[in-house]
Amino acid sequence: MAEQNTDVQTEYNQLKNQIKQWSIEYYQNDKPSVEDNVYDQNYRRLQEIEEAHPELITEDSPTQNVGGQILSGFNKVNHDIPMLSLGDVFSEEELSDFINRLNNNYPQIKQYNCELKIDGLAISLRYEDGILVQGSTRGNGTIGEDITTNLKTIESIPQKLTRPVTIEVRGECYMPKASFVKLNDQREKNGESVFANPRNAAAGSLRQLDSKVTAERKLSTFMYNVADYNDLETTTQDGLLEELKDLGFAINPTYRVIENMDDVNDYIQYYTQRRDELSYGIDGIVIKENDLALQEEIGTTVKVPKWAIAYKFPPEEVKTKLIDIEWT
Ligand SMILES: NC(=O)c1c(N)nc(OC2CCCC2)nc1O[C@@H]1CCC[C@@H]1O
Repeated sequence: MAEQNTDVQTEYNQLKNQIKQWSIEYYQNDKPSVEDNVYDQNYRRLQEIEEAHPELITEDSPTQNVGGQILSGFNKVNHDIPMLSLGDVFSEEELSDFINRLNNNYPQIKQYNCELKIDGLAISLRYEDGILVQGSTRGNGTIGEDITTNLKTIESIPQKLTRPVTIEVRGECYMPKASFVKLNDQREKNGESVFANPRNAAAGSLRQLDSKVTAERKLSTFMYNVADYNDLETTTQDGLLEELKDLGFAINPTYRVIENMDDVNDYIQYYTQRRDELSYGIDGIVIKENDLALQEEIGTTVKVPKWAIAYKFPPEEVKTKLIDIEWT
């Protein structure tokens, strides 16, 4: 047994250090050296070891703090209501296990809301009496970066809402594929390094200290959440999206309320086939219990909601340069 523990300890230390290095590349430099699926699989192995050997867990393990590091050049923003991440599953079998477990624990669940998982950077927008007063990155979930001036350059972000409400809205900032290809072409011509994918391009463009650079990058947004549900009239996730649209936000119209697993799988198949036709990058599907009060009852862990899950697509080859594909 001792021998085996030494092996596990060695693997644990190596995994921890490797994942910490990858996190710095991904969250601080926006230049990961490995694909997301490689990161995800090693992260899950680290979680497996920690589940089997909790005595090995150390404070500095990547599992003990939520993602992103904070860049020093920006003011900090405290997310009084934490910006959660999402648990991941990598197969339809794992997905139905998650849904079945949730249905067994909460038989009153009637509907789920399926949404495309936009592959961008999570942001939070604070409005007072309908006026945008602050915008920030998710950061590590409790502390983000103040990027208000950068976000004000993005057309899809309303500076003034249709109603004078005080509300904090959260969503994804992304770079459309067409903007990504143009940017990389331009950077290549200028002899600059190209971005590996639209997500890194969006992150690198948002976390600019010079908002004129952000303004040139043609970023966009899809909003999908609020910090405090009491700010809303609606009682459901799909109703929340419609309310955000009425307030003036860009929301992704592909969401679908479903009532059984077959329809979830149909939705997944439908968008797996059409992924390349979308004008923006997605890396999976988010399935959320649709009733907001029930979401509160089901609750969250420190890092993720227990009422939602992200089904992640298998990795596709990253297109950094496209010759002849027309997008709608
Ligand atoms: N990327 C997305 O399109 C997306 C989404 N459509 N919906 C959620 O709902 C989460 C947010 C907090 C509780 C559930 N999260 C998303 O992305 C998350 C945000 C932070 C990490 C993931 O990117």
